[in-house]
Amino acid sequence: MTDYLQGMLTGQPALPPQGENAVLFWREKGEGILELIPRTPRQPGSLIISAGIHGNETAPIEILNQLVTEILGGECVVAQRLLVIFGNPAAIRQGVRFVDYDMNRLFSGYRDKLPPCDESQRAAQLEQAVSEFRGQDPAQSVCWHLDLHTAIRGSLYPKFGLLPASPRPRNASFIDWLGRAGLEALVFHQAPGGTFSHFTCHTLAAESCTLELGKALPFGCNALADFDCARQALRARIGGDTETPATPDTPPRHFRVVRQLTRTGADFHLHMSDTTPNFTWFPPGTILSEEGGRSERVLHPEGERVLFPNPRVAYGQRAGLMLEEEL
Ligand SMILES: O=C(O)CCC(=O)N[C@@H](CCC(=O)O)C(=O)O
Ligand SMILES: [Zn+2]
Repeated sequence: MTDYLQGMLTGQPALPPQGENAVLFWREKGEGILELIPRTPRQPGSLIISAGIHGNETAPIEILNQLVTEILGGECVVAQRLLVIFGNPAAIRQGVRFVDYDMNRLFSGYRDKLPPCDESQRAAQLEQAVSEFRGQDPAQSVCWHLDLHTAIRGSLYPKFGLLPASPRPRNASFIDWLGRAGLEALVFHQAPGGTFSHFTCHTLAAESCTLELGKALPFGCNALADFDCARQALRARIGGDTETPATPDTPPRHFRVVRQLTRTGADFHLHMSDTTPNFTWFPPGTILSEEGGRSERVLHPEGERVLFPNPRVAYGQRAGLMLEEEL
């Protein structure tokens, strides 16, 4: 049984850098970057699945590793070209979100203004790997990128997805699949950002989503059964859309990002507690944050919901997103 993750954690690779079996060819394009190409693709297109862009978000890393084991053991069919990425091996080994800088802020040129660090080099390597992978699809047919994460705090909708701002219309079958994967809410960005999913959406014209599958916990502490629906949906997508979970009775709620709270300095104060769950609603006029004598208040007449509130981010970084519901 191949345990690719264990090989990465121990530095004793579980696989030769390239090889083949009766049904597929595999090639390691860099540490934690594994290309799996079926001998006879059952469907056109390319699929990129990443996890561990944040090294302490362990459940998605374990799920992706299980899928790799099943694929290499012949228990999971690969129907289309597949690229599996364990995003930040150094941070995964240390069990931290990042080593020097949050890598999910460093794609699409957002790293250019910062001093180089391991994460900026890794982001460049991942950009190159996904671009090559996409470029090698002879038909340039549909490409999906599913970037698997878990959130720092609890959420009123524990499983949700964030879709980058896109110049293309929403893709109904992609949105349908996200609901079948168990996501209870979808958040639509309105502005570009330095995330991996934004890069693949814009540069590769992929259907991309950052999937938040629960709460971030250390290795060994995840109740992997909580992730069964997402795991089953991923397995089905890899296998050519057979046995995809059913459409949920309640479709995911749709939210749009209306504004970002940004911490610019030391006296930033967020008017929320460390236990305020994601998607908490605030009525119009509520003071959300204060800094340098200026306050940010809820502006929308129907109120706003907060996502990823975090007063401890680096200066200049996102300290929260404010959402309104699309009704
Ligand atoms: O829980 C948190 O505060 C952060 C969870 C997380 O890592 N979320 C992603 C979202 C990326 C996106 O907006 O698509 C991130 O912050 O990078
Ligand atoms: Zn994350």
